[in-house]
Amino acid sequence: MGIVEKIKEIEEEMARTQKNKATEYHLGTLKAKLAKYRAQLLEPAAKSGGGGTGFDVQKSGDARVALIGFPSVGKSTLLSKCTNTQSETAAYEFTTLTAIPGVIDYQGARIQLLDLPGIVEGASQGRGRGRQVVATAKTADLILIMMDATKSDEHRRLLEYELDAVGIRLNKEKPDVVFKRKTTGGITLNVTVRLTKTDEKTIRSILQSYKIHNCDVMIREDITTDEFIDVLIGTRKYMPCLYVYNKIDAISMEQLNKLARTEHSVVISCEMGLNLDYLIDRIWAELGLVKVYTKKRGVQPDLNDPICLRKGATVEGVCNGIHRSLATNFRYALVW
Ligand SMILES: Nc1nc2c(ncn2[C@@H]2O[C@H](COP(=O)(O)OP(=O)(O)OP(=O)(O)O)[C@@H](O)[C@H]2O)c(=O)[nH]1
Ligand SMILES: [K+]
Ligand SMILES: [Mg+2]
Repeated sequence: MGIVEKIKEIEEEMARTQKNKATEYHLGTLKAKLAKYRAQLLEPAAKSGGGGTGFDVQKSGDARVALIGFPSVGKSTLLSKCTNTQSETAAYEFTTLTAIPGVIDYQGARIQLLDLPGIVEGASQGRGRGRQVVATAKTADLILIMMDATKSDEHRRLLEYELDAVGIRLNKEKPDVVFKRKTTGGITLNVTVRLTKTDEKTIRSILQSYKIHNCDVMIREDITTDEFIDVLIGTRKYMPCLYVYNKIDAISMEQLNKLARTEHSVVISCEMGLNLDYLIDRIWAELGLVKVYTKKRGVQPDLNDPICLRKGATVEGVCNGIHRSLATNFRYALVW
């Protein structure tokens, strides 16, 4: 039996199993198994073929934003409208077959926008170019999940599932859990809060199924079993995401109102050029970049030429942004 079939079997068993106190332990073990198989599936050398590497596009600019969505939702139209790059657009599905980078110029900052092929259900298991698409998404600083506002919102759940399957956690913080492997001493489990969604027995059984017999675990948050497995696997990526609903020119005001009010969402029409500036403002805000200007003594700074850094950046980071030898010879900075 191949990995994909094994995964399917476990998922079916999980669906059959009622969720209650008595089955919590059993479900926990199934989840641990599932996570292991999924990890295998993503190994570049996985026998099922495909490989876990993304498209080979050079990162450039101050941040990378990836466009993920079903075919023909308007990803390429957005790229062509917001950047100087033209990506082929058409009414038929799978027009785009590779990654096409463009640059959004935002008040001197350069944001790389990546147009990607459309993905379909089963993408994470290698359908279409899905695996390559989601692997590329992992290299971004922000994900835009693009939706066709005229189509079912069910697509959103399917896309979330595909990203989740490759270890991308959207709009979530890393769980507050410290996990340290040791060579001896057994398992020390410290829980500083009351666990309502999992329990110590389940946690221990998961450690056992991963053959971890010596470690320190400190849990400081009311986590779920899944979140604990995420910590163990350690390769999870916690990424910000905006849900972009396109083609609002073709829906009613009532529908528009509803979509615009959902969390992390932006409504646009690429074709009519509606709300695109607002989308770029939101992208900027989600990326949490800060602009730093350098200035010579007695001269005004050049406000068209910022150095862009992540929020929380240090003076050392600024130095490294200018030249790699600057920090070593650095003496002091005046910061406004
Ligand atoms: N009504 C309407 N149609 C749009 C809008 N934006 C794009 N379209 C149309 O949607 C179709 C698909 O657009 P594309 O940009 O090729 O979509 P895509 O997501 O890149 O598609 P694939 O590359 O095939 O995955 C085209 O016929 C566009 O003209 C919009 O805002 N409103
Ligand atoms: K298309
Ligand atoms: Mg396209």
